[in-house]
Amino acid sequence: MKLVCTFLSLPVPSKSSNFSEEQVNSLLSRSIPDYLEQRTLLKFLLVGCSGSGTSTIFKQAKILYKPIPFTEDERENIKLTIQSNVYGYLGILLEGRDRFEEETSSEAKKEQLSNQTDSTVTGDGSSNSSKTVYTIGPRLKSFSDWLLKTMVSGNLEAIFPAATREYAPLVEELWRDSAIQATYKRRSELEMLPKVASYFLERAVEILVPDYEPSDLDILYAEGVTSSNGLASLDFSFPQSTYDDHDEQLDSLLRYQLIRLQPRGIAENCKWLEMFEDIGMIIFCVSLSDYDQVSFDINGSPTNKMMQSRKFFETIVTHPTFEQMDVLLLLNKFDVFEGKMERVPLTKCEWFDDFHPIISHHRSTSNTRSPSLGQLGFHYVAVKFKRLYASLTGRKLFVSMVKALEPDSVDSSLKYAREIMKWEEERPNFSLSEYSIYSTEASSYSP
Ligand SMILES: Nc1nc2c(ncn2[C@@H]2O[C@H](COP(=O)(O)OP(=O)(O)OP(=O)(O)O)[C@@H](O)[C@H]2O)c(=O)[nH]1
Ligand SMILES: [Mg+2]
Repeated sequence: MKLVCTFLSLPVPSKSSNFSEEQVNSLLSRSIPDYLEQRTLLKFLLVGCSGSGTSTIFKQAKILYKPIPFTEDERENIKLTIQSNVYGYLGILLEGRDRFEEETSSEAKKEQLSNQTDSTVTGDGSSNSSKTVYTIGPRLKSFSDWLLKTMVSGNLEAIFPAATREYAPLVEELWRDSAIQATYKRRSELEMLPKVASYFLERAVEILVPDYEPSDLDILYAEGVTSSNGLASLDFSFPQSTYDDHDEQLDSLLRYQLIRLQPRGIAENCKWLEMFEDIGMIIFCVSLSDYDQVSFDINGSPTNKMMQSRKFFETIVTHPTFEQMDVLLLLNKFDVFEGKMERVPLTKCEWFDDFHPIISHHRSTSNTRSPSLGQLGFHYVAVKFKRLYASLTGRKLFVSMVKALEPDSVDSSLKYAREIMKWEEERPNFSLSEYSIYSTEASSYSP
């Protein structure tokens, strides 16, 4: 093994990728392409606007390709992050409860008042009128006040791990309380509560105990797990499967690096980007479902998030450091996009105002082969980006559809990236006629 590694100038792989002696010999006896000999580490730079899914893809790659995705230490830190997140979600819920209680009781008062002026009151003038479905008992109320105070002071992380030891029983009581359940039912009205909160809140009791151990799925869904300083990197090789052919066996010897860069890290004049001149390929991530979302840009003016992504894409692909580099565009969150397309027209985003799909009315029943609205939308967006890229660089953009929460989807996108990089390295060896076969437009899509 060591011999092969020296030969290929590769780092010695970990025990997990052991080859038998015959395998090594057979690999050595075959001819090894030049491009394999020359390179050591192939680097992908993964970037995208905030919320596009880069950290999910990064975590997914770790789970897919690392025999031990997270060390004990990492898991311990992640556990505290998740617990602190869940306390945060509970806090948002409690804040909502306060608001709903106030609203409901003031409405009730109004109603009572109008009933009284009607002079048809038959009631007993009950003093219970201030109590609503959102009212909690004094014990939970003081816990709630404490939690909200801690959140406001920004000290949520500092209370761990003591909080889980002390408050686990209260959390359970709180979560089972009917007022909290009534609030949870109205969670779509709580703007501060992220979508993923439900996944964790429904298991709050199980998570907020001292001996909770996060599963890989918990880690995948958790916010704030990937390094907060803007840069994270992962060394990996694509695991070998029994079905692999010769090329893929060689591939499992190659080391790749996935570098995830947060946009926050490059805000100032993109000066960081010069550090990445030895990158093999840029993987740019866009959330497809952003087409109807608005967020505030640096100047504080509301901007469509897809337009923000487009602007950031332009900045990256025209940056001098990346001039000759291949770019793979990941159109992520296809699952959310597909659902949303049925409700919200794609034309909501000004860039997509000429999207007028011709759809058969029998689409869902008679002809299952015709593409869904979501698929049509995906292709339309892909072409928009391809044209934009071609107009900026004169080059061809590679596009792949992704659902970052699904391991297989991330696996095939990264393997697609590998294929593109491999092809680009081998291209000089092909004759022109062969080249033309590979450069057809259709080949640049990955399902
Ligand atoms: N349904 C669905 N949710 C996704 C998908 N990809 C990411 N998400 C969720 O979208 C949210 C944002 O994803 P992240 O991976 O944190 O995005 P990011 O690019 O790291 O953004 P920052 O953390 O803000 O830098 C998370 O809650 C993810 O779980 C997807 O394909 N489908
Ligand atoms: Mg993130």
